Amino acid sequence: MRRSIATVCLSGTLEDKLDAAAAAGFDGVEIFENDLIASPRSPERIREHCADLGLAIELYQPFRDFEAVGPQTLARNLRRAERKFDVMERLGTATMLVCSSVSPETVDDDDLAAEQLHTLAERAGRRGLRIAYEALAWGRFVDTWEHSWEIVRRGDHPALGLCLDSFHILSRWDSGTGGADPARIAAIPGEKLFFLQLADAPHLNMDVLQWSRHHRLFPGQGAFDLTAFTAAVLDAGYRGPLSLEVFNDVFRQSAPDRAAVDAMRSLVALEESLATRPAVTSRARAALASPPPPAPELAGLAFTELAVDGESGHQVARALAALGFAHIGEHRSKPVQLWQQGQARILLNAGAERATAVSAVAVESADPERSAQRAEALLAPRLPRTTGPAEADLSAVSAPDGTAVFFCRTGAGEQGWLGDFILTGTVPSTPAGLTHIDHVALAQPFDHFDEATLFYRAVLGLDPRHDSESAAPFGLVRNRAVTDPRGRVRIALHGAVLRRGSWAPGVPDPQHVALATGDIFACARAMRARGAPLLSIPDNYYDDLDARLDLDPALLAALRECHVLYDRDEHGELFHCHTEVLGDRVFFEIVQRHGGYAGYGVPNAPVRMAAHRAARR
Ligand SMILES: O=C(O)c1ccc(O)c(O)c1
Ligand SMILES: [Mg+2]
Repeated sequence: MRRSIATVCLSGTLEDKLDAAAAAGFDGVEIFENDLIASPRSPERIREHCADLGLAIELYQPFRDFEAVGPQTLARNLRRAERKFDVMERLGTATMLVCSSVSPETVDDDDLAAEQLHTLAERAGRRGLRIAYEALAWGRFVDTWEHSWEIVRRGDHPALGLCLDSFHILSRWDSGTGGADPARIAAIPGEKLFFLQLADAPHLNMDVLQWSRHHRLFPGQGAFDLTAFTAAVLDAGYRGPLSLEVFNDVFRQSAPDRAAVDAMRSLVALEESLATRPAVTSRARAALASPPPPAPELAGLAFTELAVDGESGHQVARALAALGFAHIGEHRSKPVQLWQQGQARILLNAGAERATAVSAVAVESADPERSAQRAEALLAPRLPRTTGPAEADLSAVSAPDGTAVFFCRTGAGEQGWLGDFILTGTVPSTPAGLTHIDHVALAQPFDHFDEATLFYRAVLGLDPRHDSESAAPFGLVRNRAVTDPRGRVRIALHGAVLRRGSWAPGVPDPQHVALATGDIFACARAMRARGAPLLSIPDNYYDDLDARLDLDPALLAALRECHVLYDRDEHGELFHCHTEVLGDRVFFEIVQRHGGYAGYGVPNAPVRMAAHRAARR
């Protein structure tokens, strides 16, 4: 199916938006009226420019407050519409979106609305144009798709049809106020579905107009079931473009080329979920592009790479030694050290361009080449081999936060990327008890958080979960983890909710590597004896634990002695402690999970952040 994007999704002038949409591979655009009005180019020039870029102009929008009005207003509205039809002819676009009226002049009379829309469609039809009527969720009288369909049905004109917008429909389904279900959408005659607008959104308990105008997201970034919705529209027989219409304050400020790629990735992923959904009819499926290769199963994290400079390199190396890691290898041609304990492997790269904390994560894939092909099909930029820590046949792509994501073969061991290292030591037989990497925590710029979620979800096939916000010492922090179904690859994303205030300590958000153990107290004692820079946690924290959770006094004493933090939920318990921040922005966490605890100890994060701040002062 054709893929389209509304210009309102993107930042910049109309010209910036068109260029970005074309570069990301869209087939068409919805031109938002305000973008056209502000453009110095004539409609004819815009039409030419779109043709040069290979973009169809799928829709002109919005035309507001037309229907169910008195005769004088109707005359004025028809005149206004004819002038807009002129613009549409000059643009070479055939469909105009008319959204349900919010005007106080509108009356509650479906027959009048239908009759007036019939008149409008008659005028449009004479000029080869057509009208797509859309129910805004906050329309004055028409605020459901069923109501708009009833009016279109009564209006009964071949040039009059429906525009379905997933936001207006799903914002009502999901809040339980709409009586609609996908089967009823699938029953609309396909030829009456003139246009389909797609937007996702997070669940928010707020006024629907504000929700729509500020918080829409691209499909797969929010909480709506767009697959079920779109499947129903396809089952009805709709074969027009899949068009994104996302009003979002952050996207409107983001670089348009990057936002357009994010948008395209969301459509490719949505089409994939449709193509692989048994309920979608084979006729509808045939209209979809062939999906990317499926995400191979992931077996774990093969390694995490930290970029270090001279000074932080020594500091991190000393800390790793004190945590019980052994420096077991040197890269054959690059200034990269391999450290290992149990199955936890950390590379220290002193030659990386970016002196950030976590510069790369490597996932063990059942089929690394397929993982890489999938990543490319989902518009992930492929990294040249030379930028990576390993030279073996490793493919890597760049995540939106700049982290390199490597794909390694499960269990390839020495024949794989390890072959790039000259082994100079052996993994010690009595390490501090760390077994593997539990998770990697990556700081996200606040304006790329949703893009990053979609990236990890679509490219790696990870599921987003554990959404939360914490009131942290330096401002609100947003948390979301992405994990594979078996919990072997866990990436914890976190980031400030707003751009950081200028007062906040002048360090970037730290990132960290969390290491798993089966006995955190033995671990913490052994590490402290070896001089590990473990973080001190204030007594107040343990007094509060005691008050809240009534823990066994011996356990509480051990937590306090070892500076271990504690959390529990209905599934199990988490014990965790941390090193101080090493260099600019990296630290290690030691975690022990009990029972089915699958979270990240987020309630303790503000205490940990304050402790890090205290340790730096
Ligand atoms: O917020 C609005 O006004 C608006 C305009 C046009 C649309 O298609 C829409 O879904 C919302
Ligand atoms: Mg809309």
